[in-house]
Amino acid sequence: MESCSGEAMSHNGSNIPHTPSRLQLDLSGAAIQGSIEDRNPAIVLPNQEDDTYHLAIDLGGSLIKLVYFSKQSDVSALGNASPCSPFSRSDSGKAGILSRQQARFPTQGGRLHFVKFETSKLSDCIEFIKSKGLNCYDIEDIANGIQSEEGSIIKATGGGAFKFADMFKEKLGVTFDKEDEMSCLVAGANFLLKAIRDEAFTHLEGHKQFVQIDPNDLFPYLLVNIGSGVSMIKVDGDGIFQRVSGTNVGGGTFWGLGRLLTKCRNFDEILELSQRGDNSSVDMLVGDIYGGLDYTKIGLSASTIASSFGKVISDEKDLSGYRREDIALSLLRMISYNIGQIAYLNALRYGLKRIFFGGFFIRGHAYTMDTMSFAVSFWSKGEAHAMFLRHEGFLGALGAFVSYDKLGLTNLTSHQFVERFPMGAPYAGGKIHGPPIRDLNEKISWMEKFVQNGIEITAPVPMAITGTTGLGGFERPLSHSSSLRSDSSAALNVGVLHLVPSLEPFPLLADPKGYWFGILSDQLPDLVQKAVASEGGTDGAKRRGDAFARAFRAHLARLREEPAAYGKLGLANLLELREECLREFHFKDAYLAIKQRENEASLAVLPDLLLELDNLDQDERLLAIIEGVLAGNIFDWGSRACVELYQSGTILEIYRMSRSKMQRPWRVDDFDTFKMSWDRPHFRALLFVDNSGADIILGMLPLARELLRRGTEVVLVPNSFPAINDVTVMELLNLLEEASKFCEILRKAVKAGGCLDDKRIGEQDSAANSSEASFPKLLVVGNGCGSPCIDFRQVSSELATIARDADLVVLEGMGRALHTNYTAHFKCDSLKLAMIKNQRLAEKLIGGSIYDCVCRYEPRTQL
Ligand SMILES: Nc1ncnc2c1ncn2[C@@H]1O[C@H](COP(=O)(O)OP(=O)(O)OP(=O)(O)O)[C@@H](O)[C@H]1O
Ligand SMILES: CC(C)(CO)[C@@H](O)C(=O)NCCC(=O)O
Ligand SMILES: [Mn+2]
Repeated sequence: MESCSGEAMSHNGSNIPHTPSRLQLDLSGAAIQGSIEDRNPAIVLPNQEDDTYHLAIDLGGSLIKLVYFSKQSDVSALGNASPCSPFSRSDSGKAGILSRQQARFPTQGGRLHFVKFETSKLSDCIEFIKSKGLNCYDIEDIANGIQSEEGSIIKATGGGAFKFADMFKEKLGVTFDKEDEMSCLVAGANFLLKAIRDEAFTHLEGHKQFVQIDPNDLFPYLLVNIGSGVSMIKVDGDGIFQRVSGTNVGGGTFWGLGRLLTKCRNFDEILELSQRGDNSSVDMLVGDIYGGLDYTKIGLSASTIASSFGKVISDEKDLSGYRREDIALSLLRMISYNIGQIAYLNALRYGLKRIFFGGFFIRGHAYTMDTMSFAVSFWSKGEAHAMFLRHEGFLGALGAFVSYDKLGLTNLTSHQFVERFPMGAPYAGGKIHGPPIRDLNEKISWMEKFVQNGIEITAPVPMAITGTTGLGGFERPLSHSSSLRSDSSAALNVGVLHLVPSLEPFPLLADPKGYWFGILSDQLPDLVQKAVASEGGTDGAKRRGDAFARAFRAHLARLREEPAAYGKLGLANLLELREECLREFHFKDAYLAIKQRENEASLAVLPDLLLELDNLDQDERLLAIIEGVLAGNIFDWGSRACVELYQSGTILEIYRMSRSKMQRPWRVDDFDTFKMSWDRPHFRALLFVDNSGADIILGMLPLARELLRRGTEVVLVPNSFPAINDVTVMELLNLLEEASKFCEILRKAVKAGGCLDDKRIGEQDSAANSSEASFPKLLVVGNGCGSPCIDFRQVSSELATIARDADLVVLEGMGRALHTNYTAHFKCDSLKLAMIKNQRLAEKLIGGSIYDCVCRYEPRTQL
């Protein structure tokens, strides 16, 4: 096999031991399937064992919940738009067949999907499982191209694991491996609270706030699962719990009684109805009993509900005499308040301060959560806290899922999960599947339909009511607000969890907080145009471009309405969301052509630039190099002003103009301090590079070369995946190959680093030249991201490993050094270099103006 990725190669080149992981792939006996000439031939891993943990199911009294795992990235990214059978080579996730791209990562990653069905529509659920092939996974058979006749063994919990066992055996050939419902609820909650960022939140008076849970300080807590019925579980640790109470007045009661009384046909309809309700026409208030007065002696105001539905007894009316809206609201309040109160009593009974509410009764509904929070807070006098979970209804299914022993999921931590919100999420992310239109599989190919028919996505309305829902549910919610989210957007609240075991926190980050949140600039039309062109401008590409634009706009609209809809989203995540969205619509690299053009132009002048630099004395040279980095950083397709500038001249003209304006002092200018530190050469420098073209070639490569010349080992850290015009690992390796042809320092260093085949870097110098053995290495290590910013909470494990011995970090460019990380401190020396190409940011961050430069040096933070 030809040498593979930059990551893998640099990793070998520097002999870094690989971070141990429980999710190792067995690569022995790996073989390419199909033609070796294929661009991405599939690789069969015959010795990869136990791929059997991909589906777990919770069959409740009202709803069936599925959690399933897929390993193949582009298939699930499409929400399985691929019409082919799950066993074809292109959908290799379940077969242990990996594309070369994936085989690079020595650990297994994949995605967790969440889907639910009404238990009364069991047949839809069965069809779904069948259509995805989730019932057949026998590894041997699949490797041999046979779909297993014998079904698999699937983890199942909930009452239906007993009730429907025979039916699943008969219809799908699967056998249930039953897991206890309560222990699954607990395992699911513990998993979410430990591994998923921004999972838990409080909801008081319409205000949602995420709660940072310290995984080491999680227990004890009370888990209240509100399904059809309600279970209350005291949780003291992993697997240590006791069901201390329960109530049969639960979600089933609300929905059952609600249906009878309001004639609503689906659950969300009754929630929506309640938004317009006024409970005082149904409920008997203290004021009704006390002639409009408060009962102050026991602390009850006249508007407090004395008796739910109590007013009905004194009216002569029958059901038709009441507004359905009022009944819906009164009922919702009655059930929610009651559960909140019982939960509080049990928390009190065991001295528990934290109560987590789960189960699909909650449905992320603001009024429900406010009412329960109020009950807890009112009765405990603020001592106990009600918290809710984003994956509310999936606790049991997740618990069953993590109970697959081989999975080792329980040991994962939050930085190993990246939550994405693909546009397929409305189908994959928790939406109820109604009766199939024609066949269910077609319905699930949501993406295809979306692309072909251009189905409109309406911007969803937020569910959280801004302001207040009144005294914790004693009063009616603001009636003017039609603020129940549409089902599809509610589903967007639960994304697809990408499991990336190879992600770790960047070890040099001294303060992991302090992230700067920003708004995505609207460059959509231009981006779409480029993306379409990058795919040949065909009709298909145009349709996809259109669909992408609509999809991304829907995401933005959702976030504008409720910035915390997807958990706390930093700018890095937001920009990555855009790139992910592009990839989801199969735009591999929208800026490829632009990047290639700029690379060629810049490579052509690199020899002259290096000569010019070499003729300067050492002091002048360092300044010229830093100037070059700042000047090169003007090439940024993420900046509107720069894109306009590009219309006015060639790349080199702009670069020269930019250089000539490099008047010191720069707006932030620590150059002199940096220069002083230059006396003592660093051992290893990490250079987080930004854009392709002049930026990397005329800016960062000369800096790398200067460091190498002084004996410093240099690790160039580009993106692992494309983002705007940022340079990627593969591109950078190609650039180094070219640059090595005329620069001896780079060639020797590249050779010492072993990132490129010797053949690729020319053989003017024979390998016998022994001085190269001790030459400082130049390595390329992907950062694990595909965003123009960098979120140091999650970088590739290769980077994390190599970073441990680094003593200099250089962050280059607006995204990495300013938008994110401007205030981040490091355990080693750090240099942040950027040209500001945005007036607003310039004013806000450094009190300057557009095209100002930042050279911020900070010696290591002493901890
Ligand atoms: N689309 C829906 N259809 C039916 N019920 C819904 C829907 N959305 C939310 N619910 C509410 O969620 C409840 C079911 O929640 P959940 O799925 O957590 O429980 P379950 O597992 O089915 O029940 P149990 O655990 O008691 O067996 C319903 O009783 C209803 O109140
Ligand atoms: C029976 C279960 C556990 C099924 O999920 C649930 O519906 C429940 O907890 N019901 C409440 C039963 C009670 O404790 O009164
Ligand atoms: Mn349940």
